[in-house]
Amino acid sequence: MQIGVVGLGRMGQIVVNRVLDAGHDVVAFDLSEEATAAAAGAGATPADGLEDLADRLGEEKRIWLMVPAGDAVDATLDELGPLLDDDDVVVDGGNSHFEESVRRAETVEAAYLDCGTSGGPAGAELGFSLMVGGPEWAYEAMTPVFDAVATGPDGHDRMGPVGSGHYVKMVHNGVEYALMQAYGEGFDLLANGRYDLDLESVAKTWNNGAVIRSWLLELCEEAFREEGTDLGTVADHVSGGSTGTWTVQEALEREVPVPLIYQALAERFGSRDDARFSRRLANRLRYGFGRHEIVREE
Ligand SMILES: NC(=O)C1=CN([C@@H]2O[C@H](COP(=O)(O)OP(=O)(O)OC[C@H]3O[C@@H](n4cnc5c(N)ncnc54)[C@H](O)[C@@H]3O)[C@@H](O)[C@H]2O)C=CC1
Ligand SMILES: O=C(CO)[C@H](O)[C@H](O)COP(=O)(O)O
Repeated sequence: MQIGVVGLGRMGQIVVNRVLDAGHDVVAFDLSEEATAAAAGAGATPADGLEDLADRLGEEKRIWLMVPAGDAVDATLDELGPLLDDDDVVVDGGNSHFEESVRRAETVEAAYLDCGTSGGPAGAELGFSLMVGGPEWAYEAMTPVFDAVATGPDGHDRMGPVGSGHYVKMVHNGVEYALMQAYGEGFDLLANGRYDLDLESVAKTWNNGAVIRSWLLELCEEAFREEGTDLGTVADHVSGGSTGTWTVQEALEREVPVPLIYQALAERFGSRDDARFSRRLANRLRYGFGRHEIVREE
């Protein structure tokens, strides 16, 4: 089978390598010539643009987009869409908003599969978990590629109609936020608790048979090993947040309580402010109602 891959960064390059390793052919394109050259070095056929990529794919084109979510997906589809017809299949493997995927599916003639991708760069060896939405025939047509990119046949499934793949990935990310927050709080208490603990050792012990063992906990173990029990110079700042925001927005709209996910998102936002206004005001108000001492900045 032959596929085109557009977007050859951290994740796209893994898609290319795993598809090539499974014995398929890849035509690859990235705006970065360096990234396209790296894919060519791995055995893909480089394309010098989207038109060239489409030409090289012939009939029944199968194209995997792994560009950043948002404008880059629309820009790619604006150029690629008119070159495709209803025998063709486009997979968006990025973290697009599910409603954007529904809109895009309506604007391209090709079958559109929205594919939530989980596993991060570690998926290079293990393969990814793929949550796919869209027409059944297109999912079946792409199955050999999904088998290669995922951990295997059990590492991907069709969630439902278009939109459902990115919807499931959005909720997955919300869960990811809450799990990170739970581990963070537990280790915070251990780091500031009654015993002088080696947190790498705690994480290692938990990872070996404990109820709360997980890949995120293995990453905690790695973090304490590489940064030290006090996390060294790692700053009190958490970036990102779009997928968690979408999860909370959806939960509000559906009136489903997700307090843990919301709390984790709020902690992220709060981490970006050096001096939180609400806490400074609380400091001042305690003086107002109780004449408690105001703590002032030096
Ligand atoms: N990094 C991660 O752990 C995960 C990332 N994702 C999603 O996968 C997608 C890609 O992520 P990464 O590979 O991490 O990003 P990246 O920033 O490493 O790579 C993106 C690549 O797309 C290229 N690109 C940008 N606009 C383009 C365009 N119009 N045409 C062709 N190439 C273009 C860039 O030059 C770059 O090489 C994003 O939607 C991200 O949210 C999903 C799961 C995990
Ligand atoms: O999807 C992912 C993991 O599952 C990606 O790592 C994504 O970039 C996380 O982004 P954010 O932390 O901003 O939600």
